[in-house]
Amino acid sequence: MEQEKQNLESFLTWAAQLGISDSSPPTNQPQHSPSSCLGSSLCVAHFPHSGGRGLGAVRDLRKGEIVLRVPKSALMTRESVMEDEKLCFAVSRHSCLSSAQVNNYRCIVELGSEHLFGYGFIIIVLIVCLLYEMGKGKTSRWHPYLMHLPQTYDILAMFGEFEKRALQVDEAVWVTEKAILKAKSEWKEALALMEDLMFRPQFLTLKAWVWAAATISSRTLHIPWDEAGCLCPVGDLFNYDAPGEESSDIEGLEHLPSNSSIHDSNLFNGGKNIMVDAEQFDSRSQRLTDGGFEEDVNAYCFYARAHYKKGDQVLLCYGTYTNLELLEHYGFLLQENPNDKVFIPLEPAIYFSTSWSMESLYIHHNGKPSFSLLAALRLWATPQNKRKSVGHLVYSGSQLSADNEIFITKWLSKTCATVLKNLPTSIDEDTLLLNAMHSSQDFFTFMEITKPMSCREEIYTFLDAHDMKDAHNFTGVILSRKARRSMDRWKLAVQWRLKYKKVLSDCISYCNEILDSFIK
Ligand SMILES: C[S@@+](CC[C@H](N)C(=O)[O-])C[C@H]1O[C@@H](n2cnc3c(N)ncnc32)[C@H](O)[C@@H]1O
Repeated sequence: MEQEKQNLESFLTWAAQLGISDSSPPTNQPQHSPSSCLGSSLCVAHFPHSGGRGLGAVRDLRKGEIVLRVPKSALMTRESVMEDEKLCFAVSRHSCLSSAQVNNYRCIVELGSEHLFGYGFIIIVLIVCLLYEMGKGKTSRWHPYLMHLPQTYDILAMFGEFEKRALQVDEAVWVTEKAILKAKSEWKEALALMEDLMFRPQFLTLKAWVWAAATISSRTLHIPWDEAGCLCPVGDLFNYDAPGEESSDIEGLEHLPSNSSIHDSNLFNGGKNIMVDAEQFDSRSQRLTDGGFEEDVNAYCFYARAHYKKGDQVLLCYGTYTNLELLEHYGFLLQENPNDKVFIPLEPAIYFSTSWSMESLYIHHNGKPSFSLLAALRLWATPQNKRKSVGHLVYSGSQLSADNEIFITKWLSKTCATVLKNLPTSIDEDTLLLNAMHSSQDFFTFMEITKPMSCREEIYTFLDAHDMKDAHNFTGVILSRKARRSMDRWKLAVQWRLKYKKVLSDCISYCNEILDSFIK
């Protein structure tokens, strides 16, 4: 504990020496032997229910005031790491190879997306840069920072077979499989480069790769000169806050055609795994920001996104994410996520009845169908020959007739009920299981509490996955590190599926209210 405190102190001193500062207004004069980069506005603190280690306010902070400044020279980017000649030379040799592969690939499938391909490669390079610096140990310029990176992550790519199955919902299982495959294929792609760089064996493993990829996924910030983003010492200690109602409510913006900028900017942020700042509305790009790199001061600047009282956790919005996306890129989810979405199976005829994109046809976190989903259903339930004449009503969000509304509401309710029925466990069972996970101090208690529960099969699969099935008496069983991590991820999976089910259940209640209103 004492050692940890000392490490943190030396990290904050190192950061101060690099010019990182939370003082406001910032002093242009470098301080003589500053002992910490924090203390004027922020401090490192522990917030067990919202992200663990994070940044707290040491005084009342006003919304919009600058709370942290990280000079460009302190950022860890591809550019700054590749000042190392050996690395730079090796990467340039391998990037030639990579672009040859891109060209071949494009000839075959006419992908026409050099940009995307290039993007994959630059992320791979940033991951290699991180592992390269890790391999340098104490001689790395960022050593004090690297020592403070988390040792493990819970992003989907780290889920094992058991935890993946525990998500239960096909969409989530598929996203997890994709994330695992992506990590494996990127690792294979990078192996030749890493071998060329003579990485020590422990940095060549898939485990090391997934750790580094998770670090990049969950901690990089957007910078204008490199799409791979940057690692930002101290700036990456802000935990996440979802964008508020004013920015997350895209109901009104859904009227935009599916190729409009709001969809692009959301996809852009989420798809690229970059912690993107949010809040101040940039009306031109419809993007939201509460911090960013500022050319005039040559530094990453962070602003308070709300008024904070002394002791409050100071949060940052990384972008707009559903719970599945948060799990995929950051390894956590929010109990109350205004941006969560649930997709239900829709007949192809529903997609074809409108020009709304598939991504816009979903159920909101509160159980209400999205504007586009309602509109698509209304049109789909209209005879083909009448659709053209009612198009303007549908696109303005109007109901078409009582019969049409009753039909689609019943359809929606039935579809949600069918999805819920086909899932292996119910809301009640998941709630009991989660409560047992939360309240058990040890594994024996967990096994005792869950004895009468119907989720025993799942518990036995967990035991099987960790070779514990024969341990009939769990007194004194201490879970291995691996089993404990698996349990943490299992908990995340159960939390996710429970949220998913609750949204469906809320949608059924919403439908019932609508149907009742027609009867009255
Ligand atoms: C940029 S880091 C923030 C600092 C991090 N807590 C640390 O100790 O280094 C992002 C990670 O913090 C955690 N995190 C951030 N916001 C969170 C939240 N609201 N709830 C739970 N975990 C959160 C997740 O593990 C995420 O991957």
